[in-house]
Amino acid sequence: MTDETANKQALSESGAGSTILKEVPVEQAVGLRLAHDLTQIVPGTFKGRLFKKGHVITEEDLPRLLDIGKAHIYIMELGEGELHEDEAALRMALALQGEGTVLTEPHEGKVGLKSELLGIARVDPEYVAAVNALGEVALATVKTNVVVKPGQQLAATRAIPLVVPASKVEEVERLAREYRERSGGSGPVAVQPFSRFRVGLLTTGGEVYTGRIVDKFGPVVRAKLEAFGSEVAEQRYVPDDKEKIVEEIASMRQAGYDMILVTGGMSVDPDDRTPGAIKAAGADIVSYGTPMLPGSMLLMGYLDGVPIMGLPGCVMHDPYTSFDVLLPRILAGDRIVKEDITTLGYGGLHNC
Ligand SMILES: Nc1nc2c(c(=O)[nH]1)N[C@H]1C(S)=C(S)[C@@H](COP(=O)(O)OP(=O)(O)OC[C@H]3O[C@@H](n4cnc5c(N)ncnc54)[C@H](O)[C@@H]3O)O[C@H]1N2
Ligand code: MOO
Repeated sequence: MTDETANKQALSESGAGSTILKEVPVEQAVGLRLAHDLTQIVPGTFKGRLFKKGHVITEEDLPRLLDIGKAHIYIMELGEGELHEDEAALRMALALQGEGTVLTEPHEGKVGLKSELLGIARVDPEYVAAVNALGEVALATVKTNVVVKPGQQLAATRAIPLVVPASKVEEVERLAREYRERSGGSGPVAVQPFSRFRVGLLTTGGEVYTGRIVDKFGPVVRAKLEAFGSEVAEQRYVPDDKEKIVEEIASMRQAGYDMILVTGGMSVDPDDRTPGAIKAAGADIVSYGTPMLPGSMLLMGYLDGVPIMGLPGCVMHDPYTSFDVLLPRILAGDRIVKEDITTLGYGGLHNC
């Protein structure tokens, strides 16, 4: 066993790199500084950092190092134009960090971005792909437009080898600058808060109107809106009568609500009057029908710019439907267009 060897695998693939890693047997390492974090994994019990990069090894550390299989450790002399994994991960995270996020401490060559607030993740998929095409550096994110809570992780940067060329990190920074120029300043990974909407809820169905059955839509829609900080300002009930539904929609429009939701009567029965009534009320229909199950009978439209939706029966009982995809986007200020609907089909089958 050699005392001193440069381990090329641990170093950058692409750079001619002059970083030197000295491999030192642990028995001779007392008083030396670790070149990287050391991880311990005890399946089912613990995975985490046992020693931090820069830790000065003491006599007492030796049995613990041997316990995690470290007979040798690396001591590093960083070369020109090369970055240690932690610094690379931190610089990338700082470059791409957008509003509504906070960074975690560099840890084992990784930096996380967490949400500071309840909101919608805004991630540019093209930026993520461009970073990952560089090689040796990695960026993993949640999908754009998903709802994130305070403290929830939405992205992580990582250096793959222990040392990466500074030029790759500079490219990540350049791409982020370009993104910011295009998009008015915010970084490619951000969280946007929801606006507070006051919503008018119109519940159709003779069986509910006459009191034959108890309304189950109201509580569900109320809970979904309140989870995002919005509210049902008023709920009204109408029978399956197209003229009456049209009248109530017009009256709710007059009342100035930020959104109008009409429940029930969305499918193919003779008493299903809702889609026709929303159209007759003068709404521009973005789509009646979505390629997502459950939620395929949903209608999305705009009445004088105010979002109006027809909600099918499944919204009452299925926890995740096309309504749960579109609602957070609307509350974050997005105007839903046809393409937002047609792209729901891929990955859009959810236990229905
Ligand atoms: N032949 C077809 N049948 C159905 C289709 C289809 O494409 N072809 N689509 C199915 C899908 S998907 C759904 S979702 C439902 C859509 O239902 P609707 O929105 O038309 O709902 P209704 O017919 O008005 O009611 C269905 C069911 O739910 C009860 N309901 C309605 N509103 C309330 C309320 N506020 N509180 C409690 N219960 C309510 C209603 O009494 C019915 O029992 O259509 C499928 N069928
Ligand atoms: O609108 Mo229906 O979900 O597909 O149950």
